[in-house]
Amino acid sequence: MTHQSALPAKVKIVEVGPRDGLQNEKEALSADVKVDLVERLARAGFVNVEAAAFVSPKWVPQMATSAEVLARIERRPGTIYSALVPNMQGFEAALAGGADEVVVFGAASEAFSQKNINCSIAQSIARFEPVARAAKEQGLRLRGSISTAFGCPYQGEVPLDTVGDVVARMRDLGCDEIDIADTIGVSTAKKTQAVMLRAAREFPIAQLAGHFHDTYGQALANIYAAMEVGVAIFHSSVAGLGGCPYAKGATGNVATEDVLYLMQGLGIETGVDLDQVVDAGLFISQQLGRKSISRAGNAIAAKRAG
Ligand SMILES: CC(C)(COP(=O)([O-])OP(=O)([O-])OC[C@H]1O[C@@H](n2cnc3c(N)ncnc32)[C@H](O)[C@@H]1OP(=O)([O-])[O-])[C@@H](O)C(=O)NCCC(=O)NCCSC(=O)C[C@@](C)(O)CC(=O)[O-]
Repeated sequence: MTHQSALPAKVKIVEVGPRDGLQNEKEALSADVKVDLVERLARAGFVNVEAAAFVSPKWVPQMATSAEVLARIERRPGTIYSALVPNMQGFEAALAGGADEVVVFGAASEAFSQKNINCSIAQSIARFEPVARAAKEQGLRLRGSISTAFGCPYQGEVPLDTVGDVVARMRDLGCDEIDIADTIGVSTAKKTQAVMLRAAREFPIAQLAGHFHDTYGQALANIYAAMEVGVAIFHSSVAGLGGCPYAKGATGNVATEDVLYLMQGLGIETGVDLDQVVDAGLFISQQLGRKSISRAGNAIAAKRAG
Protein backbone atom coordinates (compact mmCIF):
# COMPACT_ATOMS: atom_id res chain seq x y z
CA MET A 1 0.00 0.00 0.00
CA THR A 2 1.40 3.41 -0.91
CA HIS A 3 0.83 6.09 1.62
CA GLN A 4 2.37 9.27 2.86
CA SER A 5 3.33 8.95 6.49
CA ALA A 6 3.55 12.66 7.39
CA LEU A 7 0.54 13.68 9.44
CA PRO A 8 -1.21 16.95 8.56
CA ALA A 9 -0.25 20.10 10.51
CA LYS A 10 -3.90 21.08 10.71
CA VAL A 11 -7.25 19.26 10.48
CA LYS A 12 -10.83 20.43 10.16
CA ILE A 13 -13.25 18.88 12.63
CA VAL A 14 -16.90 18.99 11.60
CA GLU A 15 -19.09 18.78 14.71
CA VAL A 16 -22.08 16.59 13.88
CA GLY A 17 -23.53 16.10 17.37
CA PRO A 18 -26.59 18.33 16.97
CA ARG A 19 -27.66 16.33 13.89
CA ASP A 20 -26.14 12.85 13.77
CA GLY A 21 -25.84 12.79 17.53
CA LEU A 22 -29.37 13.75 18.41
CA GLN A 23 -31.34 12.19 15.54
CA ASN A 24 -31.51 8.83 17.26
CA GLU A 25 -32.53 9.98 20.74
CA LYS A 26 -35.82 8.53 21.97
CA GLU A 27 -36.72 11.51 24.15
CA ALA A 28 -37.52 14.61 22.13
CA LEU A 29 -35.21 17.45 23.09
CA SER A 30 -36.59 20.96 22.92
CA ALA A 31 -35.44 23.42 20.28
CA ASP A 32 -34.13 25.55 23.20
CA VAL A 33 -31.66 22.85 24.20
CA LYS A 34 -30.56 22.27 20.61
CA VAL A 35 -30.04 25.98 20.01
CA ASP A 36 -28.00 26.20 23.21
CA LEU A 37 -25.89 23.21 22.15
CA VAL A 38 -25.19 24.56 18.65
CA GLU A 39 -24.22 27.96 20.06
CA ARG A 40 -21.89 26.40 22.65
CA LEU A 41 -20.19 24.36 19.92
CA ALA A 42 -19.79 27.32 17.59
CA ARG A 43 -18.25 29.34 20.45
CA ALA A 44 -15.79 26.50 21.04
CA GLY A 45 -14.36 27.28 17.61
CA PHE A 46 -15.76 24.77 15.10
CA VAL A 47 -15.78 26.14 11.58
CA ASN A 48 -18.53 23.71 10.64
CA VAL A 49 -21.45 22.55 12.80
CA GLU A 50 -24.03 20.15 11.37
CA ALA A 51 -27.11 21.63 12.98
CA ALA A 52 -30.17 20.32 11.15
CA ALA A 53 -31.76 17.73 8.87
CA PHE A 54 -34.71 18.55 6.64
CA VAL A 55 -36.03 15.03 6.32
CA SER A 56 -39.45 13.53 6.81
CA PRO A 57 -40.50 14.00 10.46
CA LYS A 58 -42.29 10.65 10.16
CA TRP A 59 -38.96 8.99 9.45
CA VAL A 60 -36.82 10.94 11.93
CA PRO A 61 -38.99 12.76 14.49
CA GLN A 62 -36.02 14.23 16.38
CA MET A 63 -35.15 16.46 13.44
CA ALA A 64 -38.63 17.98 13.22
CA THR A 65 -37.44 21.12 15.04
CA SER A 66 -34.69 21.81 12.47
CA ALA A 67 -36.30 24.94 11.00
CA GLU A 68 -36.75 26.45 14.46
CA VAL A 69 -33.20 25.60 15.47
CA LEU A 70 -31.67 27.17 12.36
CA ALA A 71 -33.86 30.24 12.68
CA ARG A 72 -32.96 30.84 16.32
CA ILE A 73 -29.25 30.18 16.60
CA GLU A 74 -27.10 33.23 16.98
CA ARG A 75 -24.74 32.91 14.04
CA ARG A 76 -21.06 33.07 14.74
CA PRO A 77 -19.14 34.69 11.89
CA GLY A 78 -16.90 32.15 10.21
CA THR A 79 -18.97 29.11 11.22
CA ILE A 80 -20.71 27.09 8.51
CA TYR A 81 -24.06 25.69 9.65
CA SER A 82 -24.97 22.58 7.67
CA ALA A 83 -28.23 20.77 7.06
CA LEU A 84 -28.96 17.36 5.59
CA VAL A 85 -31.36 17.40 2.64
CA PRO A 86 -32.56 14.27 0.84
CA ASN A 87 -34.52 16.03 -1.92
CA MET A 88 -35.80 19.39 -3.19
CA GLN A 89 -38.39 19.61 -0.42
CA GLY A 90 -35.56 19.45 2.09
CA PHE A 91 -33.47 21.87 0.09
CA GLU A 92 -36.21 24.52 0.04
CA ALA A 93 -36.55 24.24 3.81
CA ALA A 94 -32.79 24.46 4.33
CA LEU A 95 -32.57 27.51 2.09
CA ALA A 96 -35.46 29.20 3.89
CA GLY A 97 -33.80 28.40 7.21
CA GLY A 98 -30.49 29.97 6.16
CA ALA A 99 -28.27 26.88 6.04
CA ASP A 100 -24.79 27.69 4.71
CA GLU A 101 -24.17 24.20 3.45
CA VAL A 102 -26.52 21.44 2.33
CA VAL A 103 -25.59 17.79 2.61
CA VAL A 104 -26.99 15.24 0.19
CA PHE A 105 -26.69 11.81 1.69
CA GLY A 106 -26.46 8.57 -0.21
CA ALA A 107 -24.92 5.17 0.38
CA ALA A 108 -22.45 2.74 -1.09
CA SER A 109 -24.87 -0.13 -0.44
CA GLU A 110 -28.18 -0.56 -2.27
CA ALA A 111 -29.78 -2.20 0.74
CA PHE A 112 -28.89 0.69 3.05
CA SER A 113 -30.00 3.27 0.49
CA GLN A 114 -33.44 1.66 0.39
CA LYS A 115 -33.76 1.50 4.19
CA ASN A 116 -32.46 5.00 4.82
CA ILE A 117 -33.93 7.09 2.01
CA ASN A 118 -36.37 4.70 0.37
CA CYS A 119 -34.75 4.60 -3.05
CA SER A 120 -31.89 3.02 -4.99
CA ILE A 121 -28.45 4.61 -5.30
CA ALA A 122 -29.21 5.68 -8.90
CA GLN A 123 -32.56 7.18 -7.86
CA SER A 124 -30.89 9.04 -5.01
CA ILE A 125 -28.35 10.62 -7.36
CA ALA A 126 -31.19 11.65 -9.69
CA ARG A 127 -32.92 13.30 -6.68
CA PHE A 128 -29.69 15.06 -5.72
CA GLU A 129 -29.14 16.57 -9.18
CA PRO A 130 -31.71 19.40 -8.84
CA VAL A 131 -30.57 19.93 -5.24
CA ALA A 132 -26.97 20.33 -6.40
CA ARG A 133 -27.97 22.76 -9.19
CA ALA A 134 -30.09 24.81 -6.79
CA ALA A 135 -27.32 24.88 -4.17
CA LYS A 136 -24.87 26.23 -6.76
CA GLU A 137 -27.37 28.82 -7.99
CA GLN A 138 -27.95 30.01 -4.43
CA GLY A 139 -24.24 30.06 -3.61
CA LEU A 140 -24.50 27.39 -0.90
CA ARG A 141 -21.79 24.88 -0.21
CA LEU A 142 -22.63 21.34 -1.24
CA ARG A 143 -21.43 18.30 0.65
CA GLY A 144 -22.03 14.67 -0.24
CA SER A 145 -22.17 11.96 2.39
CA ILE A 146 -21.69 8.28 1.57
CA SER A 147 -22.98 5.87 4.21
CA THR A 148 -21.83 2.25 4.61
CA ALA A 149 -18.57 2.87 2.73
CA PHE A 150 -16.79 0.39 5.02
CA GLY A 151 -19.56 -2.16 5.49
CA CYS A 152 -23.33 -2.43 5.52
CA PRO A 153 -25.62 -3.77 8.27
CA TYR A 154 -27.80 -5.47 5.62
CA GLN A 155 -25.43 -6.39 2.81
CA GLY A 156 -22.16 -6.93 4.70
CA GLU A 157 -19.06 -6.26 2.56
CA VAL A 158 -19.13 -3.25 0.27
CA PRO A 159 -16.76 -3.47 -2.72
CA LEU A 160 -14.11 -0.74 -2.97
CA ASP A 161 -15.12 -0.01 -6.56
CA THR A 162 -18.71 0.67 -5.49
CA VAL A 163 -17.42 3.28 -3.04
CA GLY A 164 -15.31 4.73 -5.87
CA ASP A 165 -18.33 4.80 -8.18
CA VAL A 166 -20.51 6.68 -5.66
CA VAL A 167 -17.68 9.12 -4.93
CA ALA A 168 -17.43 9.80 -8.69
CA ARG A 169 -21.19 10.42 -8.89
CA MET A 170 -21.05 12.81 -5.93
CA ARG A 171 -18.06 14.56 -7.57
CA ASP A 172 -20.04 14.94 -10.80
CA LEU A 173 -22.85 16.57 -8.83
CA GLY A 174 -20.34 19.29 -7.92
CA CYS A 175 -19.80 18.46 -4.26
CA ASP A 176 -17.27 20.67 -2.48
CA GLU A 177 -16.57 17.96 0.08
CA ILE A 178 -17.41 14.24 0.26
CA ASP A 179 -17.80 12.29 3.50
CA ILE A 180 -16.77 8.66 3.57
CA ALA A 181 -18.85 7.22 6.38
CA ASP A 182 -18.40 4.15 8.52
CA THR A 183 -22.05 4.05 9.52
CA ILE A 184 -21.74 0.96 11.71
CA GLY A 185 -18.17 1.48 12.90
CA VAL A 186 -16.78 -1.77 11.49
CA SER A 187 -13.65 -0.53 9.78
CA THR A 188 -10.12 -1.09 11.03
CA ALA A 189 -7.00 0.90 10.17
CA LYS A 190 -5.82 -0.98 7.09
CA LYS A 191 -9.26 -1.09 5.53
CA THR A 192 -9.72 2.60 6.27
CA GLN A 193 -6.61 3.40 4.26
CA ALA A 194 -7.72 1.18 1.37
CA VAL A 195 -11.17 2.79 1.18
CA MET A 196 -9.80 6.33 1.47
CA LEU A 197 -7.18 5.69 -1.20
CA ARG A 198 -9.84 4.22 -3.52
CA ALA A 199 -12.06 7.27 -2.93
CA ALA A 200 -9.07 9.54 -3.58
CA ARG A 201 -8.76 8.11 -7.09
CA GLU A 202 -12.02 9.94 -7.87
CA PHE A 203 -11.85 13.08 -5.74
CA PRO A 204 -9.07 15.17 -4.15
CA ILE A 205 -8.11 13.66 -0.82
CA ALA A 206 -7.93 17.14 0.75
CA GLN A 207 -11.72 17.40 0.25
CA LEU A 208 -12.56 13.94 1.56
CA ALA A 209 -13.82 13.62 5.14
CA GLY A 210 -13.69 10.64 7.46
CA HIS A 211 -16.96 10.07 9.32
CA PHE A 212 -16.33 7.29 11.81
CA HIS A 213 -18.76 5.75 14.24
CA ASP A 214 -17.11 4.10 17.21
CA THR A 215 -19.20 0.93 17.47
CA TYR A 216 -16.17 -1.38 17.60
CA GLY A 217 -13.88 1.09 19.37
CA GLN A 218 -11.80 1.65 16.25
CA ALA A 219 -12.64 5.22 15.36
CA LEU A 220 -9.51 6.94 16.71
CA ALA A 221 -7.28 4.33 15.07
CA ASN A 222 -9.20 4.87 11.84
CA ILE A 223 -8.73 8.62 12.06
CA TYR A 224 -4.99 8.19 12.60
CA ALA A 225 -4.79 5.77 9.67
CA ALA A 226 -6.77 8.13 7.46
CA MET A 227 -4.43 11.00 8.36
CA GLU A 228 -1.49 8.83 7.35
CA VAL A 229 -2.84 8.69 3.80
CA GLY A 230 -3.63 12.41 3.67
CA VAL A 231 -7.20 12.86 4.97
CA ALA A 232 -7.49 16.07 7.00
CA ILE A 233 -11.24 16.50 7.60
CA PHE A 234 -13.02 14.47 10.28
CA HIS A 235 -16.50 14.36 11.73
CA SER A 236 -17.15 13.83 15.41
CA SER A 237 -19.92 14.22 17.90
CA VAL A 238 -19.73 15.96 21.26
CA ALA A 239 -20.01 13.46 24.14
CA GLY A 240 -20.00 10.67 21.53
CA LEU A 241 -23.71 11.17 20.94
CA GLY A 242 -25.49 9.35 18.24
CA GLY A 243 -26.25 6.44 16.02
CA CYS A 244 -28.20 6.00 12.82
CA PRO A 245 -31.93 5.19 13.05
CA TYR A 246 -31.54 2.87 10.04
CA ALA A 247 -28.50 0.94 11.29
CA LYS A 248 -29.54 -1.15 14.29
CA GLY A 249 -26.95 -1.32 17.05
CA ALA A 250 -24.79 1.42 15.52
CA THR A 251 -23.41 3.60 18.29
CA GLY A 252 -22.45 7.22 18.16
CA ASN A 253 -19.82 9.00 16.20
CA VAL A 254 -16.37 9.16 17.65
CA ALA A 255 -16.49 11.62 20.55
CA THR A 256 -15.22 15.08 19.68
CA GLU A 257 -13.40 15.44 23.00
CA ASP A 258 -11.41 12.25 22.29
CA VAL A 259 -10.48 13.44 18.80
CA LEU A 260 -9.38 16.84 20.11
CA TYR A 261 -7.30 15.19 22.83
CA LEU A 262 -5.59 13.05 20.18
CA MET A 263 -4.91 16.05 17.95
CA GLN A 264 -3.56 18.06 20.88
CA GLY A 265 -1.15 15.28 21.73
CA LEU A 266 0.00 15.04 18.12
CA GLY A 267 0.47 18.81 17.90
CA ILE A 268 -2.13 19.03 15.11
CA GLU A 269 -4.04 22.30 15.00
CA THR A 270 -7.87 22.19 15.10
CA GLY A 271 -8.79 25.73 16.16
CA VAL A 272 -11.20 24.23 18.70
CA ASP A 273 -11.06 24.74 22.46
CA LEU A 274 -11.20 21.31 24.14
CA ASP A 275 -12.33 22.69 27.51
CA GLN A 276 -15.35 24.39 25.99
CA VAL A 277 -16.27 21.19 24.16
CA VAL A 278 -16.03 19.27 27.45
CA ASP A 279 -18.48 21.80 28.92
CA ALA A 280 -20.83 21.39 25.94
CA GLY A 281 -20.60 17.61 26.39
CA LEU A 282 -21.47 17.85 30.09
CA PHE A 283 -24.37 20.16 29.23
CA ILE A 284 -25.96 17.88 26.64
CA SER A 285 -25.34 14.73 28.69
CA GLN A 286 -27.14 16.34 31.62
CA GLN A 287 -30.04 17.28 29.35
CA LEU A 288 -30.24 13.68 28.19
CA GLY A 289 -29.95 12.39 31.75
CA ARG A 290 -26.92 10.21 31.20
CA LYS A 291 -23.15 10.19 31.33
CA SER A 292 -21.07 11.27 28.36
CA ILE A 293 -19.52 8.47 26.32
CA SER A 294 -16.36 10.51 25.75
CA ARG A 295 -13.44 8.99 27.65
CA ALA A 296 -11.38 12.19 27.41
CA GLY A 297 -14.41 14.33 28.31
CA ASN A 298 -15.11 12.28 31.43
CA ALA A 299 -11.44 12.20 32.45
CA ILE A 300 -11.11 15.97 32.10
CA ALA A 301 -14.34 16.52 34.04
CA ALA A 302 -13.13 14.17 36.82
CA LYS A 303 -9.77 15.96 37.00
CA ARG A 304 -11.50 19.32 37.27
CA ALA A 305 -13.65 18.02 40.10
CA GLY A 306 -10.44 17.03 41.92
C1 LIG B 1 -35.95 10.70 1.92
C2 LIG B 1 -37.37 10.48 2.41
C3 LIG B 1 -38.08 11.82 2.60
C4 LIG B 1 -38.10 9.68 1.36
O1 LIG B 1 -39.29 9.18 1.90
P1 LIG B 1 -40.52 8.80 0.96
O2 LIG B 1 -41.61 8.31 1.85
O3 LIG B 1 -40.02 7.88 -0.10
O4 LIG B 1 -40.83 10.23 0.33
P2 LIG B 1 -42.01 10.82 -0.51
O5 LIG B 1 -41.37 11.81 -1.45
O6 LIG B 1 -42.86 9.71 -1.08
O7 LIG B 1 -42.83 11.63 0.57
C5 LIG B 1 -43.56 11.00 1.60
C6 LIG B 1 -43.87 11.99 2.69
O8 LIG B 1 -42.67 12.53 3.23
C7 LIG B 1 -42.69 13.97 3.10
N1 LIG B 1 -41.34 14.41 2.76
C8 LIG B 1 -40.60 14.09 1.70
N2 LIG B 1 -39.44 14.73 1.73
C9 LIG B 1 -39.44 15.48 2.86
C10 LIG B 1 -38.49 16.37 3.43
N3 LIG B 1 -37.31 16.60 2.87
N4 LIG B 1 -38.79 16.97 4.58
C11 LIG B 1 -40.02 16.75 5.17
N5 LIG B 1 -40.95 15.92 4.67
C12 LIG B 1 -40.65 15.30 3.52
C13 LIG B 1 -43.68 14.24 1.96
O9 LIG B 1 -44.17 15.53 2.08
C14 LIG B 1 -44.70 13.17 2.21
O10 LIG B 1 -45.50 13.59 3.31
P3 LIG B 1 -47.04 13.11 3.45
O11 LIG B 1 -47.70 13.57 2.18
O12 LIG B 1 -47.00 11.62 3.60
O13 LIG B 1 -47.48 13.82 4.73
C15 LIG B 1 -37.39 9.68 3.74
O14 LIG B 1 -36.89 8.41 3.46
C16 LIG B 1 -36.58 10.33 4.83
O15 LIG B 1 -36.88 11.40 5.30
N6 LIG B 1 -35.52 9.65 5.27
C17 LIG B 1 -34.68 10.22 6.32
C18 LIG B 1 -33.53 9.36 6.55
C19 LIG B 1 -32.62 10.01 7.57
O16 LIG B 1 -32.74 11.16 7.94
N7 LIG B 1 -31.68 9.18 8.01
C20 LIG B 1 -30.70 9.63 8.95
C21 LIG B 1 -29.70 10.56 8.35
S1 LIG B 1 -28.47 9.76 7.34
C22 LIG B 1 -27.28 9.31 8.46
O17 LIG B 1 -27.45 9.44 9.64
C23 LIG B 1 -25.99 8.79 7.94
C24 LIG B 1 -24.85 9.82 7.98
C25 LIG B 1 -25.12 10.99 7.05
O18 LIG B 1 -24.69 10.34 9.29
C26 LIG B 1 -23.53 9.14 7.56
C27 LIG B 1 -23.32 7.77 8.20
O19 LIG B 1 -22.90 7.68 9.36
O20 LIG B 1 -23.62 6.80 7.51
